[in-house]
Amino acid sequence: MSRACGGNGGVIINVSSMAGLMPAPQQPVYTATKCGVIGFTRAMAETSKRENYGVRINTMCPAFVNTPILKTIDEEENMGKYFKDRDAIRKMMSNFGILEPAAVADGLMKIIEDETLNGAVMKITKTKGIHFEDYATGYLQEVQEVVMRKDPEEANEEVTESRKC
Ligand SMILES: NC(=O)C1=CN([C@@H]2O[C@H](COP(=O)(O)OP(=O)(O)OC[C@H]3O[C@@H](n4cnc5c(N)ncnc54)[C@H](O)[C@@H]3O)[C@@H](O)[C@H]2O)C=CC1
Ligand SMILES: CCCCCC(=O)/C=C/[C@H]1C=CC(=O)[C@@H]1CCCCCCC(=O)O
Repeated sequence: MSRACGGNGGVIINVSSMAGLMPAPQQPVYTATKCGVIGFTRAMAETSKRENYGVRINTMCPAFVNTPILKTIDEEENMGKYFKDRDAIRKMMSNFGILEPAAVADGLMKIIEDETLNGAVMKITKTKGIHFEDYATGYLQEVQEVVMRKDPEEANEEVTESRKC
C-alpha cells in the first residue's frame, strides 16, 4: 500500500475504543491495548506523512456498540476477577447508551472520504455522535520539527527558549 514500496497509498482505520481514552477500571488490560492502538496510530500517521507513504492512518473510538462482544461481560472466563463487577459495567452501558453498528459505519465512511484526516482519533458516542479527540499538537510539532533538523544540544536550547513566556 505504501508508495515507498511501490503501492498506491490508501487509508488504514484502526479500531480502538472510548476505553482507550478513559480508564475502564474493570478492564485494565483492554484499556491498555486500546491506548496502545491510539499511540501506534498517531505515531505511524506522522511517519507516513514524513516518509511520503501516501497512506492515511486514523483510529476510531466507539463507546458501547451492539455486537456480540458485549455478551462477553457475562462470561466469567473473559472477565476473570472482574466478573463480580459486571453490574458496574452494565450501569456504565446504561449511562452511555448503546450505539448501533451503523454509527460506526458512518464514522468509517467519514474517515475514508475526508482526505484531510491523518492521525485522527475519532470518538463515537450516543450523546455527541462523531467527534474528535483534540490533542495539543502545537507544542509537539514544534519540538519534533526542531529536533529533526538540529543537533541535540542546539535543539534543546531552541525548544526551551521558545517555551519561555
Ligand atoms: N462492541 C463494542 O462495544 C465496541 C467494540 N470495539 C472494538 O471493535 C472491535 C470489533 O469488536 P466487535 O465487532 O464489537 O466484537 P465481536 O465480538 O462481534 O467481534 C470480534 C471479532 O474478533 C474475532 N477475534 C477475536 N479474537 C481474535 C483473534 N485473536 N484473532 C482473530 N480474530 C479474533 C472474533 O472471532 C470476532 O469475530 C474490537 O476491537 C473491539 O474492541 C470498540 C468499542 C466498542
Ligand atoms: C467507556 C468504555 C467504552 C467501552 C466500549 C468498549 O470497547 C466495550 C468493550 C467491552 C466489551 C466487553 C468488554 O469486556 C469490554 C470492556 C468494557 C469496559 C467497561 C468499563 C466499565 C467501567 O469501567 O465501569
